[in-house]
Amino acid sequence: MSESTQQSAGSTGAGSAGSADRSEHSDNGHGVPIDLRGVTKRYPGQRAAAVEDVSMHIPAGEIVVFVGPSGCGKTTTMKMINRLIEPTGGQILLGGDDVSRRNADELRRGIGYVIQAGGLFPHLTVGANIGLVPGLLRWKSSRTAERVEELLDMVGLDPAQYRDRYPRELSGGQQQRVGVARALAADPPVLLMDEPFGALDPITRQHLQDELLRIQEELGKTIVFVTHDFDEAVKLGDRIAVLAERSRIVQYDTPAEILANPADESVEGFVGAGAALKQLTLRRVGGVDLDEAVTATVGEQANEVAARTRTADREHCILLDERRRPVRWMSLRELDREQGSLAARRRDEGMAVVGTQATLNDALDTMLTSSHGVVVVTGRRDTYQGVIRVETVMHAIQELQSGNPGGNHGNDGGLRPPAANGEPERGPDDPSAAGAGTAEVAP
Ligand SMILES: Nc1ncnc2c1ncn2[C@@H]1O[C@H](COP(=O)(O)OP(=O)(O)OP(=O)(O)O)[C@@H](O)[C@H]1O
Repeated sequence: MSESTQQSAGSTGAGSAGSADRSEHSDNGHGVPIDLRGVTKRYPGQRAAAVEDVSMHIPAGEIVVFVGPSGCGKTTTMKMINRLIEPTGGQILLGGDDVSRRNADELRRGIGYVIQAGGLFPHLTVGANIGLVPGLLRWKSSRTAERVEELLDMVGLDPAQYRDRYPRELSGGQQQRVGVARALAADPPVLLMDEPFGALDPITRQHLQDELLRIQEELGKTIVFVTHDFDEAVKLGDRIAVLAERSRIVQYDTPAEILANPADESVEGFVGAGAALKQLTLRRVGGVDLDEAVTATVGEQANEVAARTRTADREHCILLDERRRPVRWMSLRELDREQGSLAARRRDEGMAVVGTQATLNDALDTMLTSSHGVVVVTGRRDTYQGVIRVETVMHAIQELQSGNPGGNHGNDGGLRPPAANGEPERGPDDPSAAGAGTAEVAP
């Protein structure tokens, strides 16, 4: 099989009916639309269909999340897209092409597939796992090696450190990152993700969700994502399909619309009692006005930084490394003790940090689990962007409760006047509020 064959997977351009948008972009790995037309699956020996007469358009470049009760047919519906399960009726088009007319192996090599726990081959190294599909596509080994590096970087794992490890030598979150890298290896236009983060702890899960959104911003794949977790659906989905028995579509809409106008009681059940609070999940950290904190860079004169911190009427500053990545909070007391220039220090692994893709809900969770009323916000390549204080989140909650969600604006009212409302770094939101000395304690 040639590389060009793979590149055309799911993409063969000019498709017929219903394939209008973006199918022509698939050569560069951008998403293609997926259309389900009256799709049915009846397992042998089962009286009821597992999936019955499902029709749905999944736009190119969007994340569509399937949620619904256990056994309703989410996985079956997803697996019919890459023909891991063959439909017994109906038609599935990928970029306008009927998948049933494609060679199934070739089709699957053009569709990234991520499952719970990564699904990595235990006897292959990380590099070999990621290079698997490029290998099958007969890429030159130098090109595959470059791609492995690039992808490890993209999912936040240092290639030199991780390439030659075996899956068992990785944490669950790292394995899942490798699973995502492997799915992206041949730059497929479509990714299918079946509860990929289901087995991870909440913090790791949040980080991987953020990574996925960041990667998606760059790559614009068409992603079908199955989850049991409605918050995850709201966070990740451009659209959510709420499914019932036999994959009947109860509602298929944007998260905001589903939260605001659930179609029926079953959707209300999914949305749950805290619908207003869940709207915090709709607001991204990158979409609110971040607060400022005093920052210092390794190598700066400690006394200058201390003076700057006092001028700003703060008690702490954030130490950044030479690439502007946050290292740790430093108190005035620590700054005063430091002689000369600020030395490089070990990163405080316990520091509360979220990415710009995180939601206000994530920021609140991070504050609650770290007991700090302020979280540091990082952007691309983990560089410092600003901070979010508990007041910002509280204000957003008040807005939601008063029925005025305010979108991505109006969230700084009463919060940002510099220190006018009482030195936000010294209150309960102080990162070292438990005692002035705690910032000095290694994690
Ligand atoms: N190989 C199979 N043979 C017979 N029935 C099956 C098979 N696989 C799934 N089913 C049935 O089809 C229905 C849909 O299963 P499916 O795994 O698609 O649901 P799901 O919504 O993904 O469930 P969950 O959320 O629990 O993973 C279920 O009733 C299941 O028991």
